[in-house]
Amino acid sequence: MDMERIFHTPEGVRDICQEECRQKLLIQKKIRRIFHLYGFQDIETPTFEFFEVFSREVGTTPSKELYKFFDREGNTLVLRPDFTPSIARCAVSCFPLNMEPVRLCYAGNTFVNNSSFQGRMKEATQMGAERIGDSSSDADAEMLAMVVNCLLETGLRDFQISVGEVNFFKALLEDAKKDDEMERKLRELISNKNNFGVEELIRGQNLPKELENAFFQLPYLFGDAEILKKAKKLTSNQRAIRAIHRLEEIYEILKCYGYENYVTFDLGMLSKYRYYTGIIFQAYTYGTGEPIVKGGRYDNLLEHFGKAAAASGFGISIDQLMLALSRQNIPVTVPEEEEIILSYTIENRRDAIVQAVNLRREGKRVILKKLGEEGI
Ligand SMILES: N[C@@H](Cc1c[nH]c[nH+]1)C(=O)O
Repeated sequence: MDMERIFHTPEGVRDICQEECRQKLLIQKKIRRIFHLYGFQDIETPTFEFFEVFSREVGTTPSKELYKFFDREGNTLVLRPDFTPSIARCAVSCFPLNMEPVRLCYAGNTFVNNSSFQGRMKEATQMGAERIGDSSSDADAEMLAMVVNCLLETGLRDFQISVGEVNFFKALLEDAKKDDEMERKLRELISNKNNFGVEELIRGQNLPKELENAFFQLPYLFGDAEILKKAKKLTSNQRAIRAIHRLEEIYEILKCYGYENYVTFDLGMLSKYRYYTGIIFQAYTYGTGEPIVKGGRYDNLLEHFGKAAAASGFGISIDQLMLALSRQNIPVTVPEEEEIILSYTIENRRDAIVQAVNLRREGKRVILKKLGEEGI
């Protein structure tokens, strides 16, 4: 046995204690309150599920990054890498989904077996909200407004949500009539912001001039709302234009919330999750290179679990958010709770315990201390 191991946690997981733990819980409490203010109800799903819930067709984390294990019956189980498929599965089995939209929110940990050299944690805390049965742009806009509201509530001020629409890229691809391999390559190049690579790949494809140019421009199509006008001029593809209109509409609705300045657009934004079918977004701030929020619309995912329903949602990475707050010196002030220390000896033990019981009943925090036994 390697005794050294008893003192450590494995790579990619860690302890959270003392002030950090109190602050983390306070942040979660604030966010949960905002979720509730928008009418979302809490839901809990299991930490592990059948492998099928996260299989390739679902379009979530790749299989090699899943923590897999077996139960006694020989089923393959997986520690959830992503809440969204679990919530989709649960929504289908627990809610009627044919009436009013269902608004669900959750908090918990996700587990991704990524390679450790990236320095990323393998266990991460997420709080998220999923809105099921609503395909409107009003729903998209309200989800974005909620993100802004949640982040402001934690004390963060300097952040941006970058919003894309997967149909823009998909429409161009459709026009190009290229195979999955080309899509895979392009996605990789665009995600890595390898603009020369994109140009090189596209040049070899003999595409019509308009389409070729649209692909060339794709990695540069990010910025404020002006970028949408520019994007619209690049293509005559109706699906691509509808995607832009959708973003314009969302932007108009966000103005009603007064939150439009927190939003920018990025039509080259792609996600490694393939379940997205409409807007996708990521929120960024100083102090962490990773997004603090990720989300989007996934109208085909629920069908995979047995009932078709439109849906959109997001997850806030609590760990990244905490890191950003701390690096930006934004105080997370946990209210001090008064603590009453009651010392006793064998002689007055009964009185002390009765007093502690009564004080706790009144909601006071009491530390009982037997004198002469402080040390271990
Ligand atoms: N589950 C996604 C975020 C999301 C929630 N709903 C839709 N998207 C993620 O972890 O990136």
